[in-house]
Amino acid sequence: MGRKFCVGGNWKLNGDKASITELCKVLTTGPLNADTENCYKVAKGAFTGEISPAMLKDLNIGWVILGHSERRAIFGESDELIADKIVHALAEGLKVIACIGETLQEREAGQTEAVCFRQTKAIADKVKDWSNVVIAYEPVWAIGTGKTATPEQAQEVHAALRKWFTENVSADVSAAIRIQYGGSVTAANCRELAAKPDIDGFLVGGASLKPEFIQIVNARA
Ligand SMILES: O=C(CO)COP(=O)(O)O
Repeated sequence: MGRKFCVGGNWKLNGDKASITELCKVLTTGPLNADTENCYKVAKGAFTGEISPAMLKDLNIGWVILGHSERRAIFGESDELIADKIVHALAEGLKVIACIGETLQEREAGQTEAVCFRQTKAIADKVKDWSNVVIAYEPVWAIGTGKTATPEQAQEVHAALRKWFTENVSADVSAAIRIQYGGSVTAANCRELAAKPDIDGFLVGGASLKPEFIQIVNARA
């Protein structure tokens, strides 16, 4: 398949010095699969997107999560603002995890693909070089709820997104772009999800604050 498995931990607004120090100890002990690209958002007390790329670079942080549904829903970030932030972060040399995903209401109304395509198109209208972009498909109904998408549900959307990239961007980008799944990923369900051909990694919230994050990083090992 040729796409390097990629797992991110999104600590959101959680953790304190003691718990993060302990977690870092566990994570650095590993073992972590060397074939997995692995990033986490480390700034305690920071909401995704509230820090400038220049500040991140100053701290040697190479990745930023943009377009998270919490930013969209709680802070009212529009598709256009998110696309602008992505363009700026890429121009500053950061790698971007760009989040998309439908709400429960949208899924039940049969709008899953339309919503995901609209959110992706807003990004594609402004981004020309996709080599430093990872897409995270995070159905809002699965985030922090314990209701993980089934491997089939996730694969279906990931495959549709890849087809969208083929038709709207290029076959090369479609084949190369990593699409992570996010939403109640745990050590218990990660292997089944990781076995799907279009699931190229995970974006993990709650479980990234626990030692089981190691098993998630190693889901394809
Ligand atoms: O929002 C998420 C990652 O960005 C997912 O959160 P949970 O893994 O806690 O459901």
